[in-house]
Amino acid sequence: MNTPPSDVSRVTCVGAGVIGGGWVAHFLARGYDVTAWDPAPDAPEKLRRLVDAAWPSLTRLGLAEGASPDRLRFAATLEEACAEAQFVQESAPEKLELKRGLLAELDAATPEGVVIASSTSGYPMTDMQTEAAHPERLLVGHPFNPPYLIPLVEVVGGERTDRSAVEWASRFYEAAGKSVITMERELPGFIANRLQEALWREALHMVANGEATVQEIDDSITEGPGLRWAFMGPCLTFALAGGEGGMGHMLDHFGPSLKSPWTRLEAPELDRALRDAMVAGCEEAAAGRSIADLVAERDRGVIDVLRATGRLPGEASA
Ligand SMILES: NC(=O)C1=CN([C@@H]2O[C@H](COP(=O)(O)OP(=O)(O)OC[C@H]3O[C@@H](n4cnc5c(N)ncnc54)[C@H](O)[C@@H]3O)[C@@H](O)[C@H]2O)C=CC1
Ligand SMILES: C[N+](C)(C)CC(=O)CC(=O)[O-]
Repeated sequence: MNTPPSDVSRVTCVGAGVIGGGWVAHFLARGYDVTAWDPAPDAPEKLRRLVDAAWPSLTRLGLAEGASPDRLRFAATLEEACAEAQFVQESAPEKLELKRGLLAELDAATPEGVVIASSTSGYPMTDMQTEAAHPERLLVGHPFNPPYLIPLVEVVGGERTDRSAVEWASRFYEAAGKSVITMERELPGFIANRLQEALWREALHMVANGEATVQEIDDSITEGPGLRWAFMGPCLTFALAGGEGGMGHMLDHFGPSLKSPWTRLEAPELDRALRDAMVAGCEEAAAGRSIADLVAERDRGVIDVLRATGRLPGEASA
């Protein structure tokens, strides 16, 4: 790749809607010069409004030196937007054929050696890079809404993507203040969306069958597991369900109920290999912290989240 990841100063964002606009706000707040392009006639005004609305939050979070909304330029054409880009983030509609054609256009308009990342929510890059002349620099950089507040970006290449481009993109996103998961294998929906979609499909089933209301579904998360998930993922959280016995005891105790018809998703066979992999994975994630350490960390975190969201009895939100 041409420019070392930490030396990038100019970013191009193509597609400036909900997510593309969020990317623009993020890169501006991190002190980059941002060139945007979007075919919608009202895109420049909508983008300015989005950036202006986000700026107070970004200021509260802390702006990079020299960060300014004034460093946003809206290009007249896609070609103009890409001509001097050091990195391109595509955020056009989630339509496979549109992305195929657009990524080929971006490839043709962007200097060789410059990485082009798609914000796609789930399409494998292998399926999108089919028409590009230089597919080796095309990859997925999947963000979470809004990209200027939610740090995660999932990075994964397609079959024709160079590993060096994936490594470059991961280092660039880290330099740009993102929290990066670099996936070793393509997986439709990547990691977090596969988990979100499992929950989302179950929610739709319950509403469709009159088993729960939208409010009950949302309350079940915000008043329950969601409090923990802000700082402890589902695996370590469930390891604590095993008490001092950790994930091993949790699986031994609750494993048989895994096959209970509590979900419309097919459960995997909880064989010895899977059990051992979960136990080992949780021990690695615990990174030397005991169950007692993790319980104390969880409890501190739940109290902080309750306080931050004004739900600690007797305390207003911060
Ligand atoms: N909305 C979300 O929560 C998230 C969306 N994404 C992904 O980001 C991408 C964009 O989604 P949204 O921002 O939600 O959609 P959106 O509909 O808000 O924005 C899409 C933008 O693309 C523009 N556009 C249409 N045709 C175009 C073309 N040929 N070239 C360039 N721009 C074009 C539209 O004018 C619009 O401004 C999708 O791939 C989506 O899966 C990823 C993570 C979260
Ligand atoms: C609803 N969605 C699939 C577009 C969501 C994402 O892709 C990530 C997010 O922001 O949750």
